Amino acid sequence: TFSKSKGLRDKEPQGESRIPSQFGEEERVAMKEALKGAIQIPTVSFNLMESNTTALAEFGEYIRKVFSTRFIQHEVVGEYSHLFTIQGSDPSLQPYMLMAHFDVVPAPEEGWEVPPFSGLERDGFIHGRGTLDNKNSVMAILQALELLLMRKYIPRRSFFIALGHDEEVSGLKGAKKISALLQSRGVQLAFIVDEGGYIFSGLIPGIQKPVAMIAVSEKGAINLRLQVSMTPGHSSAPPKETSIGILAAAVSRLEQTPMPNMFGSGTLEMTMKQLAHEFPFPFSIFFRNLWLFRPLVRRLIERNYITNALVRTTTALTMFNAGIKENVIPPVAQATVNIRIHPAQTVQEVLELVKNIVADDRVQLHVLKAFDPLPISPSDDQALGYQLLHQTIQSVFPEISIITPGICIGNTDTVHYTNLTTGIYRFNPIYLDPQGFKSFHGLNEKISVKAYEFQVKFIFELIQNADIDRVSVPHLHEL
Ligand SMILES: CCCCCCCC/C=C\CCCCCCCC(=O)NCC(=O)O
Ligand SMILES: [Zn+2]
Ligand SMILES: [Zn+2]
Repeated sequence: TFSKSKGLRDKEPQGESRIPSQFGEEERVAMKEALKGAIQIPTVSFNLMESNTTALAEFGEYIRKVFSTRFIQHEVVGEYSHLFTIQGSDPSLQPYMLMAHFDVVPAPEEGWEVPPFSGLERDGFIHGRGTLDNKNSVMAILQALELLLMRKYIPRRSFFIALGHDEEVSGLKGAKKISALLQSRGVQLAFIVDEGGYIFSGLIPGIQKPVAMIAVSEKGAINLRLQVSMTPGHSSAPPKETSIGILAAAVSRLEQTPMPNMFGSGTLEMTMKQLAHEFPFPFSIFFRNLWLFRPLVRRLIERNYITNALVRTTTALTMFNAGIKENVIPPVAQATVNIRIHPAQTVQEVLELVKNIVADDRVQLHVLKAFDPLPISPSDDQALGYQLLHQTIQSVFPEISIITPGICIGNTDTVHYTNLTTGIYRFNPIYLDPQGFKSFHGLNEKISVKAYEFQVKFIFELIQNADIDRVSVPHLHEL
C-alpha cells in the first residue's frame, strides 16, 4: 500500500478482484522462451539513416504471433513502432503509458561469450543484445498484459503501451510520431514509465544495499561533428600541420578539459538527501553536512566515472574518420563527440564552452543533434506515477529499503513525450551491478531468468496498482 510513502492512500483495501502475481511452470517457461525469440531478431539501429528494417518488420510479426494483441487496439506508427491502447472501464481516470524500445545498438561478436543474437540460456541467464536494453521491457510489458487478460482482468484506468523502433538513434521516426498521434487525439497522460532508472547494486561507491532509483529527469545531449579541411597533396613533402593533427589536438583538448563540476543543483541533491545516511563513516558525515563539506563532497563525487557523470556535462569522443591513402595528405578529418548535458546547463552554454576549449577556427563545428536537459518530474506525496512505482517496488522487492528519485545519465524516448505529461518516470525493475551497467551497449549483455520473471511480476502488479482508487492525504511534515 501507499502507507509508507504517506501521500496517496488506497481508498478501499485491495479487494478480491486483485489477481496474485503467481505464474505456473508452463507460463514461466513460455515467458523466457518468448524473450529468447525476441533477442534472436537483430533489430539493429546503426545510425539515423540505417537500421535493419527487415528485422524491425519481423519483430512486429513476432509480437503478433507470441501475444494475443488482436484483443486490444494495436496500431503501427512510423512503419515499425507499435502503439497499443487498452481501454479501461472507468473513463474518469486519466490514462498512463508504459514505454520501451526494441531496437538495439550493434553488437559485433568479438569479445562476447555467446553470439549476441543467439538468446542462449546459460547458467540461469539469457544472453544477448537487448536483454537489458530494452527488449526485456518490451516483452515484459506485453507478457504482463497477456497474463492479466488471460486471468480475465479488466483494467479500470486506460493505458497505452508505446514500443519504439529507433530509440537508439533519436526516436524521431517512432516515439516522436506516436507522441504527435496521441496529441492529435487530445490525449493527456497522468504519467509515463520508461527505461533509465534501475535497482543499483554495488554501483554506488560505499553503498552495499540495493538502491532503487526512479529517474525523474535526464541529461540533455549534443552530437557534435568536428571537421578540419585542408588541401590534399603528396605525403613526401608534408605541411607543418595536417587536418588529422589539427583535429586530434582539438579533440584531445576536449577530452583533457572536463566541463565544470555543477554539484549543488538539480536532482542529485534529492538523491543525496535519501542516501546520505547510507554511506559509511566518515562519508555519511560529509554528505549530511554539506554546509561544511560541500567542497570536499564535490571532489569526492567526481572520482568515480559514474558519479562523475552526475555532476557535470560529459564529453565522449565516439567517432574519428580521416585519410584516404597512406601517401596522400588527408583532405578532411572528422570526429564526432557525444555530449551529455548536466541539468544546470543548456545546449547554448555547452556549445560556447566547447568553442572556447577547441579554440581553433580551422576546426568547424556542426551540431548534428541537440536538446536541453529534461524537466524534473514530481516525486512528492501527490505524484501519482512516482508513488505507484514506489509502492510497487516495496511490494515486489521487500528487501529494498532505499528508493530515491534521481537522474538518468543516458537518454530515452521520453524526450518526445514532454507535451503529454509532466510525470515522466524512468524505472526498470532490474538489479544492475557494475558488470551489468557496463554491458549496456557493451559486451555480454544478459538477464537472469529470475530477474526477467520479476520484471513481468512488477508490471503485472503496477497495472493493478494503477487501478486502485486513491484519496489524497494531507501532507504531514516530518519533525
Ligand atoms: C549518488 C547516486 C548514484 C546513482 C548512480 C547511477 C546513475 C546512473 C543513472 C542512469 C543509468 C543509465 C542508464 C542508461 C539508459 C540507457 C538508455 C540508452 O541507451 N539510450 C540511448 C543513449 O543514451 O544514447
Ligand atoms: Zn535503451
Ligand atoms: Zn541503449
